[in-house]
Amino acid sequence: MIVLHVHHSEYRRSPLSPRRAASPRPASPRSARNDNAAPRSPRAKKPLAPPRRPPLPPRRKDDDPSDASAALAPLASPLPSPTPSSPAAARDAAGRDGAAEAAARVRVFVRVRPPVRSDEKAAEASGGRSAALLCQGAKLWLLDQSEGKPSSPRQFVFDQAISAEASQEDVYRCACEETGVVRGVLEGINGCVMCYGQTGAGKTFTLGNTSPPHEGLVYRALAAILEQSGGGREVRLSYVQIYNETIKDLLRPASVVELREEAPHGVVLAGCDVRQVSSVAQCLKLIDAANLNRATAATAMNDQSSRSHSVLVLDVTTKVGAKMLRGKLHLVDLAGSERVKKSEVTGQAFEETVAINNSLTCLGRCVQALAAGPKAGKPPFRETKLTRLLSSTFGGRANTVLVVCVAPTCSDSFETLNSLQFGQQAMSVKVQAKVNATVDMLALQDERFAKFYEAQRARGRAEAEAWRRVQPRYEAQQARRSLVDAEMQRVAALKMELQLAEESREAVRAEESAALQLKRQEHELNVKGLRQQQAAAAKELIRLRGLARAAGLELPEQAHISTEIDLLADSAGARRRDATASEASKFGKKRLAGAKMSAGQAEAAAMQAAGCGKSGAKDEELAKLEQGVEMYQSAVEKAWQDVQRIEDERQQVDRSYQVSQEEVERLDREREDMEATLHEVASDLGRLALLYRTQGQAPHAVPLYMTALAIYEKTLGPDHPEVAKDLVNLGNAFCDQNQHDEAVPLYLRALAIDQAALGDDHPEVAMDLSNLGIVYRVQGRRDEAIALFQRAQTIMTDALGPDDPKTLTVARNLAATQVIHVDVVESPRGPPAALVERLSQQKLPKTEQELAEELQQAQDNRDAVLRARVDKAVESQAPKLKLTLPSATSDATSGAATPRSTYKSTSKEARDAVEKSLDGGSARTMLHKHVASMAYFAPDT
Ligand SMILES: Nc1ncnc2c1ncn2[C@@H]1O[C@H](COP(=O)(O)OP(=O)(O)OP(=O)(O)O)[C@@H](O)[C@H]1O
Repeated sequence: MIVLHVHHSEYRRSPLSPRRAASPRPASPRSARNDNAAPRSPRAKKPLAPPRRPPLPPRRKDDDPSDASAALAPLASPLPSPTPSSPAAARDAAGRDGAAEAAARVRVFVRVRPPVRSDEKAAEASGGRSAALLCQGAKLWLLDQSEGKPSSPRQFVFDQAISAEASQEDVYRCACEETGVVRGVLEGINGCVMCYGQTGAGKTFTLGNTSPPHEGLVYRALAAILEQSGGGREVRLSYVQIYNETIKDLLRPASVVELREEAPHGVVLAGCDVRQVSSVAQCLKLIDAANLNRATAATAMNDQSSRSHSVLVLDVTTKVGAKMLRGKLHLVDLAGSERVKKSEVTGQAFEETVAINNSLTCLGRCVQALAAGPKAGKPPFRETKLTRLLSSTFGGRANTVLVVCVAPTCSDSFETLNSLQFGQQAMSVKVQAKVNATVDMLALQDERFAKFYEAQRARGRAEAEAWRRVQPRYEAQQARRSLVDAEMQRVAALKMELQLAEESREAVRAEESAALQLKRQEHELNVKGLRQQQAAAAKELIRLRGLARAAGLELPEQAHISTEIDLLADSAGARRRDATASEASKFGKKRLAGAKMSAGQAEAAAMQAAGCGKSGAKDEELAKLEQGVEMYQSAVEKAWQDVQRIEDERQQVDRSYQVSQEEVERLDREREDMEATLHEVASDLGRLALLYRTQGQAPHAVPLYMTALAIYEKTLGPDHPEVAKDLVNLGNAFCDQNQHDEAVPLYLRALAIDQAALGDDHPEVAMDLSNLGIVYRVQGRRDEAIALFQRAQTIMTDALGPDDPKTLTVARNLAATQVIHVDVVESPRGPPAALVERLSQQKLPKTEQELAEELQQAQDNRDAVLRARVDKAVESQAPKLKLTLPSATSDATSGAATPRSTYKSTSKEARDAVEKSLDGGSARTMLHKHVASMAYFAPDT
């Protein structure tokens, strides 16, 4: 029952009172208030007779002597020592039950009420005698002195025996906190806290008192629940009384309240008012108002005795994610049991008392039946409203706590004994506390989505973090890759450029040689014509001189002309043998015609001079003849000049032919140089590809081999043995990936090339046959493979001898193919049988270290070659640039720097010139960069 205890001013509680308003209640009931002290009631100030020291409890055989001595200890003091209400003490006491068992049964606490004013009357009535109640941990001894002589003490063991000195907070801590009954409600487990005891034993005080600082269990439970309410928690309150077997709603008395079975909570109150609450103050207000509707009366034993059983229900719904936890806490203040005679009630009160006793008796029978187990039959829960309502808390799914309140008075020892026995029986009642949870599917979906989203976010963050760490490396690699791609493109462009240059060079060369040929022919014809003309002119001159001499005319001799003419005559005579009339050029004919004309004129003049001689005009004729000779002579000189000019032209043509020939040679050298660099690239690609293959990354090797193949085909032609080697390597890379179908045409082509280039019986051809045989064997073409191996073995034996390792390898392949049947490899990801086979042919597979060393060696060689070229270029440029290079001997003797380093130390002009001559953008540099980058990308060894 929850009432205001107005007879103790300290207990007065009025939430609306000015005192309360002035000093608000502390937020937590577990504040630092020292309420261990007994309440200071006016009567309490009066010194109470100390309880007499009870006699020693009888020592039973199974009693621990130390335990008994512990029980004796407090007896030394006039007042019983405060009962330690620590959980440790409770565990000690309940040791026989064990924690697990305690958790699965009704938890029972006994609270001894301190003496109050009304006890004095009772003490007087009983001649000052009082019952001795001694609490020690879980044990309680009752010494009944009601009959005037001390009876033997009776011992009871509960979860905790709470002495009169214990505070309300102590009671709450051990009955509600340590049992977890309140916490359980928040977790969806039903709970019940019930106060049982005779009238005036302190049930209402223990449960329903609200006066500070002695707030009872209801107040503290409300505070504990509502303090933790908030997001996702709802608390609803209902409050009823059972009076004369009628259930009355105290919040709305007009309601018709019924008891109804409702899963999973069992029997519930249906039809009563339910109020949603959010604060303790709100609850207290409701409870105060409801208590006005309660049935109370003053009896001889209690000024304000509860004449009904009150049940306060807190329905707590807690949302945890998608789960909806619903726990109900029943706070039950039972009406006090009493003897009719003792309470001196009559009339309606008598009926009330009978009804109360009836329901409590029924509750006792139910507890008895439950304690005895299934054999005792079904507990008679349905007989009274009280037992029906409590059926789900006793032996149901709830945590149940029973607080048995006893009065310390001797006159009440009979009731005290009854109450203790009831509590003792209740200790055996089992409970099965279970969580009442429902799942909100939509909320569950949301929750899962949220979890998934969180997980995704975490993953996303981890990925972003990982990306952040690898990004620089990735980007650097990308940059290098693009660099390599660019280099590759440049190589391709360079090849194209080279091809175009070659084509145009060929075209220019053909054109030039055709033009030169034409000029030469023309020139020869001209020369021929001129020589004929000269010869004819010389002959004519001789003839004319003869005529002149015959005519007695002396013509002056011109030495150089005659010499030249003689020479020309000789030459003409020499050439005449070869010359034909058809070869004479128009130019020659024209000149000859001119000369003839001059000769004709001269002849006419001579003839005329001869005729004139006869006639006597000798001088005149002679002058004419001389004039004719001069004319002829000038014609001869002119012809000579033409010969000279044409000779010059011929020499010029020869010189330009020479220049173009040099240009052709230079281009050839450059082409060879470029081809050499390309071969180095191809060779490096091959090494890198091999490195990839030995590391099991054959797919990376394929494009490298292909590039190398393209280089070899372009530079050496498609039928070169080097191309065949690369084809075999490419085929091997395909075999490493079990792509044998790809390898076959490559091996066949390599075989054809080697056969054409080296002959059918060359060991290289045998190796090609063997390779092909291995692939055929893997493809299941066993007979063809055997034939190939046999042929290869024959070639090897003839060429290298039967004991050569290569011959033996081929022989082993043949033998293995003849003996072992190899399944056709279907799966493209199957074991690299061909690779294993191929590697088994080698003496020992090269280690990565060896390959790396080889690669390093190749790079060093290439660097040395490049250095040598640079040095050569420096040396060739040095004279032009007026550089002083140390001689080889001085280098050797003085240990001076190499020409390359000397070049480095020369002036900037010289360096720039040399760099220019090396041409930073030239093909060689690009290829060098390319090779360097390829080497850089080679996997770490
Ligand atoms: N621990 C206590 N300390 C001080 N006073 C107490 C204590 N327990 C009970 N009392 C006082 O004893 C008197 C009777 O207590 P209470 O009304 O709580 O008894 P009850 O068992 O509820 O009786 P009823 O069954 O008749 O209602 C009250 O005046 C109450 O203030």
